[in-house]
Amino acid sequence: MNNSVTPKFWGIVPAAGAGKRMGASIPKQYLSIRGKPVLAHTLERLLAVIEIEQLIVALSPEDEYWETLALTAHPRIRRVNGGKERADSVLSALQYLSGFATADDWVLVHDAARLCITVSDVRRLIEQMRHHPVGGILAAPSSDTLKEVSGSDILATADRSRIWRAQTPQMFRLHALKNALEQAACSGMAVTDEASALELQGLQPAIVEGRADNIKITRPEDLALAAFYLEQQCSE
Ligand SMILES: Nc1ccn([C@@H]2O[C@H](COP(=O)(O)OP(=O)(O)OP(=O)(O)O)[C@@H](O)[C@H]2O)c(=O)n1
Ligand SMILES: C[C@](O)(CO)[C@H](O)COP(=O)(O)O
Repeated sequence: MNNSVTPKFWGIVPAAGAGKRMGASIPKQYLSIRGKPVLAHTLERLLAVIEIEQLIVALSPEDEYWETLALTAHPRIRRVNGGKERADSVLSALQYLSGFATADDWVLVHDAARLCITVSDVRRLIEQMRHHPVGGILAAPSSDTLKEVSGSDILATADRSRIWRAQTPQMFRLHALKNALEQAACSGMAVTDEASALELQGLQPAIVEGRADNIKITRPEDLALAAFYLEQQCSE
């Protein structure tokens, strides 16, 4: 008898941030770009990845905008309360998933604020990582020369072939990721992405090159850039 179970793929979308750097009157994930809220763009793109069973969206307990989205009752979307930091929101979604998913299932964590993610990039990440012992992330190489500085003084020029910009999705096994984030929280280590938590365990996540247009909207100037990329992608 074969007892092995084929791992499933789940999505987690941290969307509980306040968007302080954006400085808008509403959280940035609800700002409208090309006639639709940022979060709606992101969820539609992830829903188009048929390998993903369900999307768990982590929202602020004070969220007043979620119910205005057209997708709230979608059968592949569930919501949970997020936490104070991004890592707390991801952990909350992982705790929910642990109630029914398998420890070895894969989880793809994707920022609500990265609305230009393409289905082909998510699929490539899945295909390249599904047999990897740790998992990995989409990342983009730097197109600039990178300086290490102290105040306004340049200390060194970094070897940019060794420095990549972390994107999302970040894809790891459910149990390993939950364990890594819980341990990072216990030891008071602030982690800004999932890979960092795995790295703290001495593990080596992989990178898969992602498209440069998978930007995270963070500051006001990113809104026009995201609108431009969405338009470009429509004509691809
Ligand atoms: N407590 C938090 C903080 C952030 N996020 C989510 O994590 C993603 C990436 O975070 P970031 O760009 O830093 O978003 P904000 O925290 O909203 O931005 P800021 O730091 O400017 O307030 C976003 O989709 C954001 O909604 C979250 O789910 N829970
Ligand atoms: C996960 C992430 O998007 C990778 O680039 C990022 O680290 C999240 O937020 P940040 O606080 O703006 O770094």
